Amino acid sequence: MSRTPLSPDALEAALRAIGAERYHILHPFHRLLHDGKLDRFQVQAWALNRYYYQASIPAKDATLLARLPDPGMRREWRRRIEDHDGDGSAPGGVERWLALTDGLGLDRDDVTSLRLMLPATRFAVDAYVHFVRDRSILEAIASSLTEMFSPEIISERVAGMLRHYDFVSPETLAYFTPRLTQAPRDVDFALDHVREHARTVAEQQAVLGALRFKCDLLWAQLDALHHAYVTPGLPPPGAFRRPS
Ligand SMILES: O=C(O)c1cc(C(=O)O)c2c(n1)C(=O)C(=O)c1cc(C(=O)O)[nH]c1-2
Repeated sequence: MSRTPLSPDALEAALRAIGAERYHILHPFHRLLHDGKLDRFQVQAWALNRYYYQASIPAKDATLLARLPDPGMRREWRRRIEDHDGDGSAPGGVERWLALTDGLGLDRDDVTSLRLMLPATRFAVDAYVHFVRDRSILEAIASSLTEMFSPEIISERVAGMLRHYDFVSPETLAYFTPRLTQAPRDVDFALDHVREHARTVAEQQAVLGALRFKCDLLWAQLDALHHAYVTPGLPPPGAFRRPS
């Protein structure tokens, strides 16, 4: 381990290199999803499982909000919760995700009850919420930085799915449109914070570790989907199954 801290620019470059190596845009399941290689049932399995990630994001943000020391930071982080939960006048991200699962023909209760979700989805998503609860504020903020890479995957996903799947419409995928502006805005704050506050070698190693951890938990969710619904195609007991 180097004993000299990185400059803010070098730290940012090291964070971006982690994304280039291990962000879930590279996962084989996403390649199949975006290239039109999955059938409707497999796309449903993806959307049903990812609902838990979407539904847990405001809980993880609320956990962090409670720990933030000053009003400016809390105001910034509070906006993320509104993005996902809505403000009562316009639907938030969780509601828009349910519009996506509706559009794919999933039953709402099957989705929101979580009873058909893969166990590995629960373990991975809960690990994120617990990480943000238990680690330093700096690590918690750094773990959100996968959003540096999400506009690229979202653009690729929306274009690919609209091109390849006749059961998907622009309305079904409307969840993703606001994310293209929300994610960069969230990243501006989180990246500035990390660049400014990760000063020592130990702090910099911690934020790099936090981003690797986050990439890993996104990857693990797709590993589980691939194992259950692509090859070998073995959904665990009780999980969402292809209608016979
Ligand atoms: O579509 C995607 O691949 C993707 C990835 C990520 C991410 O990188 O964590 C998020 C989202 N979408 C997303 O929609 C979202 O609201 C979100 C919040 C967060 C976070 O860590 O706080 N990541 C993501």
